[in-house]
Amino acid sequence: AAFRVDVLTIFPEYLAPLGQSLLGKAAQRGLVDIGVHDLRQWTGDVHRTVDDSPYGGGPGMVMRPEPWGRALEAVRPPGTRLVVPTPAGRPFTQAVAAQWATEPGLVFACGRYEGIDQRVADWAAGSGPVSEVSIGDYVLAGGESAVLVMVEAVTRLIPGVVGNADSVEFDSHADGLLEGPSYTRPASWQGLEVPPVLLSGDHAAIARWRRGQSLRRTADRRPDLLAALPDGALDAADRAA
Ligand SMILES: Nc1c(O)cccc1[N+](=O)[O-]
Repeated sequence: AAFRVDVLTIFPEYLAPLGQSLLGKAAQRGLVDIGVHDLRQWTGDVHRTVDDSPYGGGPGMVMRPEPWGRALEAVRPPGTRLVVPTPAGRPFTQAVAAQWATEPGLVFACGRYEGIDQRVADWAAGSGPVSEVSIGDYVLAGGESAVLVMVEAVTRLIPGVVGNADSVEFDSHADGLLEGPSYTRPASWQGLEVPPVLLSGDHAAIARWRRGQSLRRTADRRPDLLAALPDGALDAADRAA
């Protein structure tokens, strides 16, 4: 059955890209079903109010729970994971994406303002898993951009969505390290040459060189990933790199 994605937002037009390109084709091929819903459909007043001042005071506005409760009852299939993008969430990682890709689908709740009344996530946990996740430590205006990121990361792991399965396997982060530099024709450009080993045809040497580049780049740009590698992930050749 198709992987089902539903997104609840007050800016449905922001999520139009979900219908295009890679996802668009997958959706056409029946691999992924995507629904984007305007939260205001479930408001109860003439002004279609979705927010109010925070109890306890403080800056900004908080999204009221009632529209979310009605929207989730209408849209969320029982047992489906509810994903709430929030700067206060657990990190969204490739491992999380891989886990979610094995499930029947996802419902995303895009918060704006200072976030959604906490009772929505607490109440929603009664009818399926709820994941409050962050895609990074920076301030966004709402969860919509994060949903675009997460939907892309998850759906490309669904069999058939990405053409060349290899490209999924050898992406950065697949082996816990960053991918090293890539090159293609011409062999010489602006006086810059492609590393000769890559033109040597010596596949063992090429693999060794690439591994070394990957380790060096990871140590330089993401030492946290190196520290997180399981014991034994680096062999003697790696340490010499
Ligand atoms: N960082 C952030 C935000 O500022 C607002 C909504 C969602 C996120 N996030 O998922 O990382």
